[in-house]
Amino acid sequence: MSTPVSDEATAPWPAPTVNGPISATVSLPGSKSLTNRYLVLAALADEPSRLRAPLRSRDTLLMASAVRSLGTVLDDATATGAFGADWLITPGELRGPASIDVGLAGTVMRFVPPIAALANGDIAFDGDPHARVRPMGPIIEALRGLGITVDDNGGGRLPFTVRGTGSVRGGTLEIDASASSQFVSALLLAGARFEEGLTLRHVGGQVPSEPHVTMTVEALRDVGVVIDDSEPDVWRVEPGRVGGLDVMVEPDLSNAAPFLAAAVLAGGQVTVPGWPQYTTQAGDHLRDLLDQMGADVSLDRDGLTVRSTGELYGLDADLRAAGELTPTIAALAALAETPSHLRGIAHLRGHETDRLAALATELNQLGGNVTETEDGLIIKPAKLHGGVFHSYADHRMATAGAVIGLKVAGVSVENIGTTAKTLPEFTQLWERMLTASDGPERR
Ligand SMILES: O=C(O)C1=C[C@@H](OP(=O)(O)O)[C@@H](O)[C@H](O)C1
Ligand SMILES: C=C(OP(=O)(O)O)C(=O)O
Repeated sequence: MSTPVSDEATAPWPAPTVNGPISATVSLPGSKSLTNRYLVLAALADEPSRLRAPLRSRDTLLMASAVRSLGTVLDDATATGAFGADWLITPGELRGPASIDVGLAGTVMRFVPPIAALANGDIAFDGDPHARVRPMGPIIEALRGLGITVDDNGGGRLPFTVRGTGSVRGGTLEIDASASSQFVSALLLAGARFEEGLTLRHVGGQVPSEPHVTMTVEALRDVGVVIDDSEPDVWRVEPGRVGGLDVMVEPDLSNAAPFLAAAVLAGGQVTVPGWPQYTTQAGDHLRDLLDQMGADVSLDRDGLTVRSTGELYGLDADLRAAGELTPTIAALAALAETPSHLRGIAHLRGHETDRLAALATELNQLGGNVTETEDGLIIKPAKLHGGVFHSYADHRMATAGAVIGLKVAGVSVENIGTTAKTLPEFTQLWERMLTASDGPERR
């Protein structure tokens, strides 16, 4: 695999180890996936929206900039709440020309081009070096199928320019979304604004991250869009108005993964308040996964609490639906007493980095016994030692390194700052969780 992307300006972050049980409550900021869907819908709406407790991180600030450059007004300085100011969003006529920096955000690079097709003018897209290798072809081809010109120099990837004409006819499209659920979400989010709406049919291997598609469908229904998802792999979006939103963003449950893993490794317990009783977030799969690995998991009015039972088992799990949890689960599996097989996650090769290769490389460099398969990882128990854990500019690789560092002395994480993609406060929350451990165990 390619050389890790390193942040030479910053020394690797010495990951703190933990020697005794912890007992902490960790309040997490809003969900990236929900914040960015709400921003897109607010830009497509015909009335203002209010987002309460939105996530402010690199991915969501890039989305905010993207919709602003297409004509949306976003006021960041109104009414304060527990997680800072609300976002008041007033949609405007979608317009170009504009240049959009997608960073390394899958949601920005996939969700914004269909909106750009509705704008009048040329909209140029580019992003981080690694963004240029993430799969984009199905979105570019879908826009062409809708009659929109996209200049990509034949590459099927970033950078490219969408030549918006101010309207999209819509109709029926077939796409292969086996590499990312975001291709489906992207087209559905804009579909009601197409003159004929959109009938989207997926053809190809299974669509990954199914909860994220459900999240898109439910968010669309929340703003009054009529969408039929009754037939597997087919979605029909009726043309029509997109209403405004006034919504509290749920905490980011995928970002809870390393903190809950810390409870399992350290002994003791971690509570994440505000964990919804019902959610479309893939992070909710943590409840089942951590239970399978031997933790005691309970959801009540205080939130989700994960308690260590002193055992940590490996697991055989299909993670296709919740692939973004893989780095944390793999880190736990590398420290478990029995082997693990993580399956159904070939699409992780198109994430922030090739996560299967990156996890195998980094865990093995610390003495692990990890083998890549075509669609996953086999992780066998091994005694790990210290060293530098490279992040490959991937926020979830960085937090996986922090998880390993809890139990393995001498681990440092290269480019911990990359956690800013979805959780700029990661190191502060992590250190606070570990110092809270001195207190008495909460019952
Ligand atoms: O729509 C979304 O918000 C997301 C969908 C998933 O993408 P893939 O289907 O590409 O895995 C997920 O992994 C990503 O973190 C967020
Ligand atoms: C895959 C992820 O992000 P993105 O939205 O950039 O695809 C992720 O956050 O794990």
